[in-house]
Amino acid sequence: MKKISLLGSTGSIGTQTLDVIRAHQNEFQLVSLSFGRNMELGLQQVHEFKPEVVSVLTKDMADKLKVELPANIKVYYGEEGLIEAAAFEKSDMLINAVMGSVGLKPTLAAIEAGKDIGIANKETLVTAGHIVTEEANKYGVKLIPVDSEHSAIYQCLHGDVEKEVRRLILTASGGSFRDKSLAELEGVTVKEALNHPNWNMGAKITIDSATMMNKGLEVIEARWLFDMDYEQIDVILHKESIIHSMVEYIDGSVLAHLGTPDMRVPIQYAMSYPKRLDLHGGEKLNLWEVGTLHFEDPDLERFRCLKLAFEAGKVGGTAPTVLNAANEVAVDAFLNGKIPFLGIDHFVEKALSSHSIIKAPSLNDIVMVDIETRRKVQTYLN
Ligand SMILES: NC(=O)C1=CN([C@@H]2O[C@H](COP(=O)(O)OP(=O)(O)OC[C@H]3O[C@@H](n4cnc5c(N)ncnc54)[C@H](OP(=O)(O)O)[C@@H]3O)[C@@H](O)[C@H]2O)C=CC1
Ligand SMILES: CC(=O)[C@@H](O)[C@H](O)COP(=O)(O)O
Ligand SMILES: [Mn+2]
Repeated sequence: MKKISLLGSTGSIGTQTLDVIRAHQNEFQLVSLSFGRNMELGLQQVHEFKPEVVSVLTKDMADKLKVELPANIKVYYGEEGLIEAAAFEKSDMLINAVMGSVGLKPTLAAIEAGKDIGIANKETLVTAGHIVTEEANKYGVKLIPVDSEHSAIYQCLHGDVEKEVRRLILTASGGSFRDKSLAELEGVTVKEALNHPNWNMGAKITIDSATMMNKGLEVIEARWLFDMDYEQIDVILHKESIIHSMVEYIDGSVLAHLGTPDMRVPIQYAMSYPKRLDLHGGEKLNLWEVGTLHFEDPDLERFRCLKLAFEAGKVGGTAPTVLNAANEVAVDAFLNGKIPFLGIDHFVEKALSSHSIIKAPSLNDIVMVDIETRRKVQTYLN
């Protein structure tokens, strides 16, 4: 029985992780969880799964929970709470499904406590990929991707990766505005942006998908997860989201992972690895019905966030930290009606161009740059 800690239990990945645990009660047991503000759902989850540790966003929420829950359930809050839930001594594996770079310190705490990590929280790898991967190597823990593209690559990689892999090809749906020109993006609404054609996901990643910053973050995520140079990572538009990504080998062979768009597949695989389990209620891929798959080169002037992410990744140091923090603030501002859709890449670019790069940043440098960037973008917004 694998004991699981889960950060972000009330979110899109979090709830699907619980679906997997519910469907495989002989394989997995939830021992700790954290959520943010969604008390109603969070409390329901605690009653159903009976974890020993629970963490919430604020002290007020924690105080309320302590009254409601039996005394044997430990309740924490804030960043310390995330760390307690992530590194809980009884767990074997952390599924990090929290949104944003707030996931960094809990991930490091779990690694130091010897837990394998199923990582959905890509912002952590973008902001501090060199530190997370170095720590995972040092403590001998597995960093298993949950992001669908990276799970696909993980499943297609074998042999002598350093010598035999030519490149990774990440597929991108193009998001909710994939068929619109740059000019047509003027005045698009939040509701339109949240209407992803293939995936039902949390709000932030759905907007990232529409700007294609999501693919940019995924390029940086792939660089760290698979230790590849940026020259070895390509992005291809594939509007059906049936091929989840590909690996090209030096003999020209291309291995791809295909399936219907269902995040329970990569979540479950990260948890059961190296075994595969039945996916209860999973839809079978019927290529005869799909008929045709489409592929296209992304236009980097149209998808400016993807270009900014490639550039920040190649510059390295604290550039990806700035890219990520500025994007988190700008997306939140768009979601709250404070800036237009096209303001997102504008503010990210502005933050990047005014930043003095720190070349090999420590954890402390990253935390400081993350805070400074958020503050700076807030002042632009004001
Ligand atoms: N959704 C998807 O299909 C995919 C998601 N990912 C990645 O997985 C991560 C999660 O995405 P998704 O599930 O869509 O996001 P959601 O917004 O649906 O869920 C986020 C979760 O994190 C919690 N949370 C948010 N902020 C904080 C905070 N400051 N402290 C503690 N908890 C917090 C939320 O709590 P609450 O709601 O209670 O406030 C919620 O449980 C992201 O990094 C995303 O990029 C990657 C691939 C696919
Ligand atoms: C499901 C998943 O992994 C998302 O990151 C998804 O890839 C978003 O789709 P696009 O970014 O390709 O639109
Ligand atoms: Mn993805």
